[in-house]
Amino acid sequence: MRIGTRSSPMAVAQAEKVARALRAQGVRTELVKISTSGDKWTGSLAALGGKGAFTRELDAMQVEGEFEIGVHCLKDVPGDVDLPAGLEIGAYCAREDARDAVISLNGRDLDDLRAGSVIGTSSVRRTAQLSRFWPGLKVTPIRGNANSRLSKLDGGGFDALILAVAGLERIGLEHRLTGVIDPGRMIPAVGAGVIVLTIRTHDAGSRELIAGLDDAATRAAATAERAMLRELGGHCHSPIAGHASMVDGAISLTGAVYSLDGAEMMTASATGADAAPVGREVAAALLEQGAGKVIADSAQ
Ligand SMILES: NCc1[nH]cc(CCC(=O)O)c1CC(=O)O
Repeated sequence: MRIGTRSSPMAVAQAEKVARALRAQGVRTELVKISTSGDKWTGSLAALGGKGAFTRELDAMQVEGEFEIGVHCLKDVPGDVDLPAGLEIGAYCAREDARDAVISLNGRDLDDLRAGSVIGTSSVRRTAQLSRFWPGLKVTPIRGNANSRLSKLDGGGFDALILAVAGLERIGLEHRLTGVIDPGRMIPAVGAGVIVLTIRTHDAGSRELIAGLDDAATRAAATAERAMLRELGGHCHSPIAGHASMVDGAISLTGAVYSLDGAEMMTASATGADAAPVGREVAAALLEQGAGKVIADSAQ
């Protein structure tokens, strides 16, 4: 089985984890590492064509038959662009920690950082949430993979970074974490902490081999979150958050939409037996509160 992955340390670490799980089932594996233009690009994501830039090239190579299994962070698989014809998500791996982490130089948590501290993040969601709930902090854009962002933090110019807890754990740098952010205030990104495996639609053999890596609760939560995102019509520059979990066998989702400066916020929650309808219900409630205009404004 050839496993296709981006070549950043985090991507390779998660692909190796998938490879180990498959080898434990007696499957022979080989990693195919690909540098996408998204990895090499140092400008803004929007200029590159949005989040899809990270996955599009990998997808094209998989369709061409360069590898059997693609490994992706679900968070980086855009909600507004479906997978290309011929590919599908064959497994949702059990969700890791979906929360955001703070990595500060002085060891403090977000609430304890002094006013004016410079926080590095380029995520529109994290920027809106920080501006709204920690207005004393100064948010500054930072690009590059997690390892290079940590080097930039150590090099000065920033007091702290916000990164995903799951991502830090994957690259073995969880000791850098100085706080885990309350997910009630910083609602995680849609798909956070979830790794998905893509397969070619007609590749029944691969589908069967990875079936054991699929986690039903994660699939349901991710389906609800992404149904919400799709219904909101969010683009890559909309500050949107969404997090679902299974509670007593039902799927429970909270979603939020923010203006870029965090001044406006809409939130809604729903619970139900079927994932996609729960996602659509939350989206409808957000749109009812005016989320459509806020999302459209954030595109400018
Ligand atoms: N945007 C990049 C990205 N995509 C997935 C993760 C982390 C792991 C995950 O949530 O699955 C990260 C890094 C980060 O946001 O800090």
